[in-house]
Amino acid sequence: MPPRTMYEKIWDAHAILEMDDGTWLLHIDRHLVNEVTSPQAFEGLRMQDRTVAHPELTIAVADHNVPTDNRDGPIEDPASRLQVETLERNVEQFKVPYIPLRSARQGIVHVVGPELGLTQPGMTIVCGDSHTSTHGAFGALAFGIGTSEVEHVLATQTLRQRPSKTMLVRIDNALCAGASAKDLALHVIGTLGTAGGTGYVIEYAGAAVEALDMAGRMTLCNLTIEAGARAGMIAPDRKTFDWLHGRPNVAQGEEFDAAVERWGALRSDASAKFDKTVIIDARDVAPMVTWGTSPDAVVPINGVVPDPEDFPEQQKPQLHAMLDYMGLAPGQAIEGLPIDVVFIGSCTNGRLEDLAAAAEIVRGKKVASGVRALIVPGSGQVRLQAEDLGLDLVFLEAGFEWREAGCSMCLGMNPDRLAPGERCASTSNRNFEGRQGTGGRTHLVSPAVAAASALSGKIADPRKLER
Ligand SMILES: CC(C)[C@H](C(=O)O)[C@@H](O)C(=O)O
Ligand code: SF4
Repeated sequence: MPPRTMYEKIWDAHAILEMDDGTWLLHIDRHLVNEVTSPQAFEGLRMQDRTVAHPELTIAVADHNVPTDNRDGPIEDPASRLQVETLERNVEQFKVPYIPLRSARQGIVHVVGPELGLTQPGMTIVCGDSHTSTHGAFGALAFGIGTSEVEHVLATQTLRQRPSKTMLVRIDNALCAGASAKDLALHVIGTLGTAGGTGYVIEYAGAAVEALDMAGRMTLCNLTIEAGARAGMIAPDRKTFDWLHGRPNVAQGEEFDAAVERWGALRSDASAKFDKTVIIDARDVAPMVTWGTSPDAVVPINGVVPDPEDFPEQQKPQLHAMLDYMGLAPGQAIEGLPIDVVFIGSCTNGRLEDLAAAAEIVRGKKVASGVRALIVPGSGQVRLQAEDLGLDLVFLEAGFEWREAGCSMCLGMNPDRLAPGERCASTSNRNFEGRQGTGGRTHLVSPAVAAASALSGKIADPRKLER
């Protein structure tokens, strides 16, 4: 067998047959279902009188449309209520395992899947959601699919796919103090551009990636999609195995040892060929802040808003439009920009480690007056774990809101939204126009920068805060 990349190994283990048009039929090990992209898929099954082929490999949870402040009554917004109730009806009819809204396990599907041990090395994992790339942090091939594909997977547990090209992003050396996985991810996107990964599955490797904890690896893989790539993945290692050990749905005892043996063999062979290799020096990564309406419009926190006039002619109109929307001028400093809202959460940065990083900065301090600051745990489990550590009190005493789990202000599909013109330091992954509410202005940052900004009322560098 010629040397293979991890992607090729997982692909080979799941490829069932090649179709006439050069696509392949892939077996899918895990199908995650949310309320947004599944209604028509279930409807399609119903119309053709089909069933879900493997409910036991499927799990559903509502995350985008759920309110995160009050879960007592029915969901107030009629459109959101309909989405969630439709999912509940569908999972009941099609016998798909479901995590109910009021379960302590409910949360963003990309936080819940790994937590429950449903995400494991070597698996193919799909979900009707682009940030499915998150699960690649475990050495899985995980990617987002469209609604018609959701229907196909529900009906057959297979998916038609074209093989991707492979890209190795090797990140050498160590991140500096104050720079996190989020900053690294934004730096990678800034380097590749939002289309730089198109057609590729990215494997991240190198000393800086190995040094990341699992939460950081998930953050990095989560943002891969913002560089246009199909998926991001990281070879599983001791950290991965230890993280999975003892979780529900993960093999135990001798079976676990056998799984570890198999998982260890997934890493790319030393002489495997990638279609493209990009080398990044982790020492170049500072805390990063986006200034525009695309995740690659990003600069280090001590940088300035670029001048569209310095760019090629064809890019100028778009860059001017970005600055106009964001209410920024060329040459303006990013640090010190006044903000109205801080959002800490999402499938990018809503895990316990993210909340802990923010709490470390917030402890004993107060949110600046006039700033609305939200902490939204990525899952009910994260919320409970944080409460066990007393982090909820750290945030509440500082003046943050402490919420239930969900996508929340990552996107305006629930009551947590920006008002027009409001500026937000957000730990989420997209800064598109209107993403957090019509007319809202999003700056993507790490949990540490978001926390420091909440205290300062301005985009602030956590390294400069008084301790
Ligand atoms: C609503 C959903 C389909 C969408 C996605 O695919 O990513 C959302 O999660 C997002 O982050 O924009
Ligand atoms: S938290 Fe944001 S990025 Fe993640 S699934 Fe929800 S809406 Fe999409």
